[in-house]
Amino acid sequence: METQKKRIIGITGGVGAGKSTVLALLREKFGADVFLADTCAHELMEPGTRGLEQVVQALGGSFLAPDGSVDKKALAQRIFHDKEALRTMNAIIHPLVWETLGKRAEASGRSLAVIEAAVFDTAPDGLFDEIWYVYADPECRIRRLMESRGYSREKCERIIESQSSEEEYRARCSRVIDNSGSSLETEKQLKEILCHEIC
Ligand SMILES: CC(C)(COP(=O)(O)OP(=O)(O)OC[C@H]1O[C@@H](n2cnc3c(N)ncnc32)[C@H](O)[C@@H]1O)[C@@H](O)C(=O)NCCC(=O)NCCS
Ligand SMILES: Nc1ncnc2c1ncn2[C@@H]1O[C@H](COP(=O)(O)OP(=O)(O)OP(=O)(O)O)[C@@H](O)[C@H]1O
Repeated sequence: METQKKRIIGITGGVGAGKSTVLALLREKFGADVFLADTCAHELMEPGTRGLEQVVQALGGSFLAPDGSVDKKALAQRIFHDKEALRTMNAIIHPLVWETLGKRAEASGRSLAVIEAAVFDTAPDGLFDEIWYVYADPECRIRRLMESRGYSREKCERIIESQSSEEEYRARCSRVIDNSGSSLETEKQLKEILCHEIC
């Protein structure tokens, strides 16, 4: 029996665009093995790691909790208000994230491995077969985030402002998944791609 070629797909998009929703569909309906860059970045910034030591050397320790772990709220406050700090942290942590997740995806026993990340600028060429951009129009994202996570409009706008622009995402990605409609409509797009376009 012919074994299916392994595909590694990157998934990205702005805050609240629906990346987690798309990942859940890929896992549940299409059998994908899913890896999260943010979770991996947290592992690489646990107390005592070289990653955290380097980030603290570069940015200071204002976002550390008394026990030495990262206080996520304080880190978000820092990096989403200061683009230079965000770039510095990304430049330290992201290469380690790609190395770690690249190995995990290659080792996956599934034919479809999906890596979700906020940014792919630092990703090495050749790691991904394709990178997909999950899109939903900004007002739809803000409404969903306010309703589901209790974010304020100001918080949504500040995070959106700190992230890549629509044009940058589209330029980096080979496909767009439009998640402005129902999740069923999103699932249909995934099915079309996975069952008819790149099978
Ligand atoms: C900043 C943190 C504490 C915010 O956590 P919080 O739970 O409040 O929000 P959440 O994780 O949902 O992030 C909000 C939005 O910001 C995006 N985001 C997170 N980190 C980054 C980053 N380094 N660069 C750009 N966007 C980012 C997320 O994708 C999401 O769209 C957390 O995201 C974090 O620890 N980020 C640093 C690690 C990292 O680089 N992760 C992304 C790997 S690609
Ligand atoms: N097609 C959809 N229809 C209705 N609600 C949706 C749809 N897609 C996502 N949502 C809701 O919008 C919110 C944001 O979606 P989701 O968490 O998937 O975004 P995300 O891109 O993963 O966010 P983040 O960037 O913060 O990680 C969630 O509450 C989710 O349930």
